[in-house]
Amino acid sequence: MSVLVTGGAGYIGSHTVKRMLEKGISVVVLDSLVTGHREAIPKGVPFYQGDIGDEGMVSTIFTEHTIDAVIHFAARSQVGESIEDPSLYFMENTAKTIRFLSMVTRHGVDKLVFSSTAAVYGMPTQVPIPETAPCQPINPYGVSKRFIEEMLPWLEQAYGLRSMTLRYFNAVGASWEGEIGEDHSPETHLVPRVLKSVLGQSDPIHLFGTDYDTPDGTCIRDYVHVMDVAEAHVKALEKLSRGAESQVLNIGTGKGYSVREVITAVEEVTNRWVPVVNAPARVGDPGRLVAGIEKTKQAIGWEAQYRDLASMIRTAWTWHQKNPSGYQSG
Ligand SMILES: NC(=O)c1ccc[n+]([C@@H]2O[C@H](COP(=O)([O-])OP(=O)(O)OC[C@H]3O[C@@H](n4cnc5c(N)ncnc54)[C@H](O)[C@@H]3O)[C@@H](O)[C@H]2O)c1
Ligand SMILES: O=c1ccn([C@@H]2O[C@H](COP(=O)(O)OP(=O)(O)O[C@H]3O[C@H](CO)[C@H](O)[C@H](O)[C@H]3O)[C@@H](O)[C@H]2O)c(=O)[nH]1
Repeated sequence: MSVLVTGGAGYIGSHTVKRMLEKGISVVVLDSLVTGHREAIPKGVPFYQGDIGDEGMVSTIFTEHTIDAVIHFAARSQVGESIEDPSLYFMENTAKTIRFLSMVTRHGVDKLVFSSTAAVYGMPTQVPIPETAPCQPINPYGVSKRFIEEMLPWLEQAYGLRSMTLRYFNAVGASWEGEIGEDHSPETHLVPRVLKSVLGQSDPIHLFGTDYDTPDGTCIRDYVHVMDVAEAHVKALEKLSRGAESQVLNIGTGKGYSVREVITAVEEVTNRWVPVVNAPARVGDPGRLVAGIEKTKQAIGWEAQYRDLASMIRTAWTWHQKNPSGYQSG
């Protein structure tokens, strides 16, 4: 099987490429490198630096390779940025994906794994959140992904494109060997930010919100290891290849940790103190996001192997220590 991976040079994409190569799956990567890194993809993997909206580039790929399936990671994914510049998100995540998927179906591909997000749920009324929960995104990023989710059943009906939509919760960690990891600039995600502050590379951590209705007053999230997220893609692809029907699935551990618990876990793992400043809650940050995971287990036989927060953080710590300036370190 040969799979076109868009956004394969990004954080989750590169870990998924690694896992696919380990499983003997052929991969072709398309990435503009707007937030990704060429170094995250092993030499020898066909790599096209270009935009998912570039019809010429996509046609070239389909001419030069036989593509059986597509995994579509390429997107912008910062909630705050999406509020400041919604047009960027509707263009990059929605408009370009519409154009890209029209090329995919034109070339006869019938299997897609699509990167969605827990942000499609908005403020959940039920936690853990089942996939059947109402989708009422509260930021343009969530809306930009939800639109594609709603489009996919129509593409299946008209063009036979079966899909697995994976709604990831909070991906964390790095590959066990520490050769690839998370490197965003600016970094907005909690775990890498805390690790960077431990390394003295950033200011004290701002703890966004301390009076949520949670046991310690800080937000609870479902942190899932990036290699587990990668494995979910392999399992989803295998199911589609065996003729499985389309699904929308949560990708999380089913267990939540608060921001304070994350900070304590980082202190344990690094054996260093984390400087913290209490700050107002971020606009539109839900108090609790934890995945309901039963459907995913049944549909693709996946559940997270990493369940303990400190073990997940340890892998990220290995990466950050080896690569204090990210991919530029090497
Ligand atoms: N990181 C998380 O916790 C998380 C949670 C939920 C959903 N997601 C989704 O998972 C996917 C991957 O996220 P990530 O954290 O790896 O982000 P990332 O920014 O590290 O990776 C995105 C990749 O897509 C590429 N890209 C962006 N726009 C492109 C375009 N128009 N054409 C070609 N390439 C383009 C970037 O260069 C980058 O390599 C995204 O779709 C994101 O919305 C991530
Ligand atoms: O410096 C920081 C950074 C984050 N946080 C808190 O830490 C938690 C996690 O924040 P992240 O920014 O790491 O992640 P989010 O939960 O905001 O966002 C993630 O989950 C979303 C789904 O809800 C989207 O999919 C998004 O792409 C993905 O990064 C939140 O409670 C946030 O308020 C802080 O207190 N200080």
